[in-house]
Amino acid sequence: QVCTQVPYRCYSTPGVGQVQVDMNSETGVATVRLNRPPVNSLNLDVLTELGIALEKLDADRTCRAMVLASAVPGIFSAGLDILEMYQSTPERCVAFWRALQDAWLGLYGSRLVTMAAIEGHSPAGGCLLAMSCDYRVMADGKFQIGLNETRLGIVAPFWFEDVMLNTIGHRETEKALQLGAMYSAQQALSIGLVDKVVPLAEVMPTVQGELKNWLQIPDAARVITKTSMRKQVLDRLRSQKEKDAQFFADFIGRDSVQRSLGAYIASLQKRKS
Ligand SMILES: CC/C=C\C/C=C\C/C=C\C/C=C/C(=O)SCCNC(=O)CCNC(=O)[C@H](O)C(C)(C)COP(=O)(O)OP(=O)(O)OC[C@H]1O[C@@H](n2cnc3c(N)ncnc32)[C@H](O)[C@@H]1OP(=O)(O)O
Repeated sequence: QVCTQVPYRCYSTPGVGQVQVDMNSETGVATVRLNRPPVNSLNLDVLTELGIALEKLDADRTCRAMVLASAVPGIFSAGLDILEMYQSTPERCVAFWRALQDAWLGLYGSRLVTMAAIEGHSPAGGCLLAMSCDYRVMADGKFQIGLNETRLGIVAPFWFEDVMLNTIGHRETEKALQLGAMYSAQQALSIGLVDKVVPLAEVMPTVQGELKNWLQIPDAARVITKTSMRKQVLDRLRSQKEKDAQFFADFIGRDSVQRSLGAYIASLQKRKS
């Protein structure tokens, strides 16, 4: 049970919020759990909640680190909610994209130590969130991670690509993006997409152990270093947010893209029958 005792502080109502934040003010570590069953797909509401939660944590001077995790067993996040992109309106698409941009700018640009506890599948937008953290621990076994956009007939935006380039380098990114590759935890480890692979039950303890190393470093020096490493990629999006949102809405509205998304949704449903 979360948020029942001192020193925990909740920023969301347990059982209600789609983004649950538990802040341990003794350790300075917040745990942010995505909570949108069945698969934590990221719709406008979740992305808005996530963006606000990240902003609040960044402003909380007692907070030094954040663990990004899931409250839904077997899933980290299924990525963007495809239904936000299928048969939507241009206005909704723009609002949705702005919320994604803001949540991502908040996460990738966070002054906190950020760690992803990947205890389930993590395709596309889920992989983006994980890659945007400083460190990734993934559960061994059947779960997969990767930017699979091309398999949906869509294209990973330039800032998804930039984050992947910074994580696994040019050659692996080129293959991963063209193929829309999904990797097992062991494969992800071998290309540097995740930093550690452990049995499911050990993901959280491993993250907590790793955090101790990171929190030994004085914050100011670490933050200056992180900012210097990430500034170029952040500025590239910051300088063209509106153009990027408009481009997304135009691209996603194309008939050919809508047909591809419709076919992909049907294939997801067919898998179940
Ligand atoms: C030049 C470029 C310029 C601009 C850019 C333009 C375009 C690019 C835009 C955006 C980038 C996109 C990023 C994304 O994140 S797209 C989303 C990609 N995600 C996926 O492909 C994941 C699909 N899902 C799965 O593979 C499985 O669901 C999963 C392995 C995650 C879990 O499997 P499980 O067996 O546990 O669950 P299911 O039974 O499959 O699913 C339950 C339920 O949920 C629905 N579902 C799944 N994923 C999504 C999703 N991402 N969005 C919405 N709904 C989703 C699934 O259909 C089931 O629904 P139902 O049948 O009604 O129960």
